[in-house]
Amino acid sequence: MAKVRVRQHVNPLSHKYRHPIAPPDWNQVYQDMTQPLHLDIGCARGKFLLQMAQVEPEINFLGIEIRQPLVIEANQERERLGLSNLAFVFGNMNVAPEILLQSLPADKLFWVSIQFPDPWFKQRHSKRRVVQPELVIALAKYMVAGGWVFLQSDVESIALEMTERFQAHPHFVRQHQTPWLEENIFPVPTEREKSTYNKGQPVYRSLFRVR
Ligand SMILES: C[S@@+](CC[C@H](N)C(=O)[O-])C[C@H]1O[C@@H](n2cnc3c(N)ncnc32)[C@H](O)[C@@H]1O
Repeated sequence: MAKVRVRQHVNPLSHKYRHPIAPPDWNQVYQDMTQPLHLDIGCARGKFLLQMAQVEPEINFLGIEIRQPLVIEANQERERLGLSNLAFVFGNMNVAPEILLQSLPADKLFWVSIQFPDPWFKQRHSKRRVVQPELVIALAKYMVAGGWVFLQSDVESIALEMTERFQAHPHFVRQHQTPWLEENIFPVPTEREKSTYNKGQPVYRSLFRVR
């Protein structure tokens, strides 16, 4: 399939993206709504989830991505592969995330991954970063006790900020004493993770359990 050319970044604070995510009818999306759910925030072309959905067919997967052409492409690939445990939805996870989260099959949200989010290095752009305190609060409300949050980045300051924001919430318990988790907990690396390793650069990871 021809690769869609898209902008590398979009500004999540721009007017165009200031709408809550429109949840689809989940009954039309997932074949088995009773399966536990893994939400991947900022899934880009969805390569990670397209593989995970095949490796773990007893889990439902949901990718959220703000760049719409990538979502269209990922959903075409999902259809081509006939995966009924996977969905990609366009939208900005920082606008009223509870609208999407409360629409999900109840008590099923076991995993949330946020992997290599856009760093938006400048301090004046820090509000564009995806892990905002409001998102952490919304996830705490809708995630299942015993669930997992997995974070990774190639930028240590961003990994630290994400980690501190989850750690500040009493629902999330960090699972390691070392500053960073050595290994990815999932059997599939993301595109960004692979390119970071190929460049010989470190990856900073954190893992939280939901209380
Ligand atoms: C650097 S890419 C990493 C993609 C993938 N997770 C990986 O590890 O290869 C970060 C992705 O997050 C998306 N993103 C950034 N802010 C977002 C937001 N507020 N809501 C949804 N997606 C967002 C970007 O468009 C981009 O595709």
